[in-house]
Amino acid sequence: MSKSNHIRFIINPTSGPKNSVDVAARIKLLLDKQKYSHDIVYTTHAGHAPELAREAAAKGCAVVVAVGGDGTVNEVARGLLNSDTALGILPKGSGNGLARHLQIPLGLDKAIGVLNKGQVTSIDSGSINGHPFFTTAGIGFDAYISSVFAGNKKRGLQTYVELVMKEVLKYKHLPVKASINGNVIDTDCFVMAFANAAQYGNNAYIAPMADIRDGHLDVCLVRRLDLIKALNLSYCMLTKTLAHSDSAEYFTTQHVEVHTEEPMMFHADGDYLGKSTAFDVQLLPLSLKVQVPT
Ligand SMILES: Nc1ncnc2c1ncn2[C@@H]1O[C@H](COP(=O)(O)OP(=O)(O)OP(=O)(O)O)[C@@H](O)[C@H]1O
Repeated sequence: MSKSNHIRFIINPTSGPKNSVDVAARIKLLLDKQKYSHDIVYTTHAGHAPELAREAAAKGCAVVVAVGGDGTVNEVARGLLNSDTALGILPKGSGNGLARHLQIPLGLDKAIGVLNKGQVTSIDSGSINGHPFFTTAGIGFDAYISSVFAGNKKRGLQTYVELVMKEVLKYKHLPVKASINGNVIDTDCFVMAFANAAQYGNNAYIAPMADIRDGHLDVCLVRRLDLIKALNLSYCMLTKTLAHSDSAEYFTTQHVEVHTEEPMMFHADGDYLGKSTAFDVQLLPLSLKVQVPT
């Protein structure tokens, strides 16, 4: 079979809940062998997947499938940026933001069915200080939560929600200077989220209007938070509605620069990346091919 019909599956053995499903066996059983040849490789460490994805793209693989959560999807997608090889997703994480945004089924067998249909589209990606992201990046509270969550042994939605509720009213806003579309905004910042996809994952919508193919980032700025605003924002995120302008402001743009006095935390696709006082956030239009449902 020619390379252009080849799929590489990259499995992160550490991602998602431990259950008894043998992913490799389901792939071997359900993947359309008339259409595709395939190989299955496993990551051995964090940062391994981009290497495995790049290697497959260089060999002319048609599709490289990330089997894992948004962290694994980010790593595989990074390795495929601006190549002819499409990303596929078999979601196995707790949030699955990109899979949900693209309406890829969360069930393994159905998601393999999407690969068998083979519909490919192109999506935008973003970068924050040179780190690619595909769903969201952010500075402030969401990055702080990513940093605490990363060190937490317990995973999953319940742990995440408990953490947000425990920390949300304790976290302090910081002053920032942001340049968006030629306007300089000097403001307090509780969180500034840069959304390529509409949601963080788990159907928590930070930017309900975000379209992943429109050549724009949706920026959501929360200047300060109190209990009432926190409740309003949570309600809006869970019901996929825009928050009142007292709670959050939204902008669309291709480029944002942010400068801060104190170092602020930042994340890309939920992975905590550290602290900085300067942020350069860019949108790269239609830079990634992805397999999606028909
Ligand atoms: N073999 C490995 N051993 C340890 N870490 C790995 C390995 N392979 C990948 N990783 C790292 O695991 C991180 C988390 O993976 P991923 O997000 O897919 O799973 P998850 O944390 O269970 O899902 P979610 O983020 O949805 O809760 C990735 O960012 C990646 O860097």
